Amino acid sequence: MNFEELVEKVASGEIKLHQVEKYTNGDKKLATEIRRKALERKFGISLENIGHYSIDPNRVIGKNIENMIGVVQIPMGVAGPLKINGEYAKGEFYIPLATTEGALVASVNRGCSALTAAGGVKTTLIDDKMTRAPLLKCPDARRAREVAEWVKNNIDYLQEKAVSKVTRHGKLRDVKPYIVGNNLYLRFEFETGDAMGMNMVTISSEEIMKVIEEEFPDVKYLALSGNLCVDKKPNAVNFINGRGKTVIAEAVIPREIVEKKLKTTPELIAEVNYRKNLVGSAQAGSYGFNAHFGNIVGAIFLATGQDEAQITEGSHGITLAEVTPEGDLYISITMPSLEIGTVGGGTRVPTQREALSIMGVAGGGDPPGTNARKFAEIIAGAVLAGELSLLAAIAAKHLAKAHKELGR
Ligand SMILES: CC(C)(COP(=O)([O-])OP(=O)([O-])OC[C@H]1O[C@@H](n2cnc3c(N)ncnc32)[C@H](O)[C@@H]1OP(=O)([O-])[O-])[C@@H](O)C(=O)NCCC(=O)NCCSC(=O)C[C@@](C)(O)CC(=O)[O-]
Ligand SMILES: NC(=O)C1=CN([C@@H]2O[C@H](COP(=O)(O)OP(=O)(O)OC[C@H]3O[C@@H](n4cnc5c(N)ncnc54)[C@H](OP(=O)(O)O)[C@@H]3O)[C@@H](O)[C@H]2O)C=CC1
Repeated sequence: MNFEELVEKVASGEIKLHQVEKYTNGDKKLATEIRRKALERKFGISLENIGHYSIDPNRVIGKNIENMIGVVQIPMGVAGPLKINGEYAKGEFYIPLATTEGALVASVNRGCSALTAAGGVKTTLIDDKMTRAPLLKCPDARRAREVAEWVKNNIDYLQEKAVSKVTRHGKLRDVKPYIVGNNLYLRFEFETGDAMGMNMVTISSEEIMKVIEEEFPDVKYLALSGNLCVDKKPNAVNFINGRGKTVIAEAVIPREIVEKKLKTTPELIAEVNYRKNLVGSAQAGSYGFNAHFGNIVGAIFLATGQDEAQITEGSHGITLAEVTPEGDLYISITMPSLEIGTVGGGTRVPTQREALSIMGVAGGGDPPGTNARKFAEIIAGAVLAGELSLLAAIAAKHLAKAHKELGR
């Protein structure tokens, strides 16, 4: 069948979208073009821009995307330099941000400028794990408790019998069981090196379930995710116990810098933070006791090939601001669940990998895990910059003006 005939058959539905590769001898680039042309024909539209790209469909179809028709282009800016005095990230960094919200990059840039002038951001990694919580149906709660006890006492055995079959980098380190009636949720915690880890821990958890089913024939493994993991949904468990990287960024900004670069005072920033981010968020029942973590996390996730649905948990966290006895501004952000990686998933797409390379974090670290931790510290620093600048703009009543000038 020639190109035109294939386009016609896909447009009419005679050939399904996901079957096109069968007719192109596995040529995924050609299949991508046929699907796009078929949509153009069916709807009488032009998809010219979706069809402009440099990444090779043969490298991403089957690993990152199905039914590919092209790409979406999001403008990417860069903020920095930002000086970070971290445990893994040390030095000055430029942060790639993919967004269509005017004023966002300018704002993060201003935060970077103020923080760097103040001597930089101190970042601290509190925890690092990926979780998966399969669900087991037990005869009753007492049996559920027995199974949970057995699992807690057999972590090393499960690592050897199940996890080591799946991955070299994944390591089962603990389990937190939750029992509701006769349901047992085993929230497994894994180390995942530089990978965000969801494939790794999901495939490992299935292997663990096989071992448990063998050990406890009266217990029924019902769901690989019992929703206590928690993946891609707002929730309290990640906020309290952490998931991915739990990281804190903090800085002290001298009063002159607050006044000159941010056009306000430490007192006003602290007051706005208290009344807006803490009291306002409490009244709203929000998990985001912050101004806009989601803006910075979202823009970095899109630029660097992170799983965009995990922006949900990445937007959780707390911003604190107070005036020091010297009259300067102390500001911090605490991010309980930043689920990120520098290998695997979307990080291997060439544009996203280039964005990671701007920060020196593309690929695996030496030793494994150090690159992802460095990346987490850089994200935390950028989030602090964004919080600082937006709080200052709101305190100075510059928010509307900024978005009038840069956002429309
Ligand atoms: C727009 C600014 C930065 C102006 O701020 P400014 O202080 O008037 O700007 P400036 O010209 O005096 O320059 C100060 C610094 O800002 C940066 N800067 C300044 N302009 C640019 C530019 N064009 N491109 C890049 N960087 C820029 C730059 O770093 C510069 O310092 P330097 O490096 O020169 O020493 C400020 O008003 C601001 O940050 N406003 C806040 C905007 C913002 O944060 N928007 C985020 C989105 S709001 C939202 O989505 C969430 C929300 C609000 O709904 C959440 C909630 O409910 O709170
Ligand atoms: N399956 C699911 O339920 C879900 C999947 N996802 C998706 O999962 C993907 C991410 O899964 P993830 O497990 O992170 O990625 P991958 O499935 O790509 O696993 C990472 C791979 O990188 C290898 N690797 C090489 N160097 C390193 C290193 N330094 N550190 C860690 N691993 C290394 C690992 O080897 P080795 O195996 O030998 O350790 C492994 O093969 C994303 O596409 C995401 O969207 C998201 C949510 C849920």
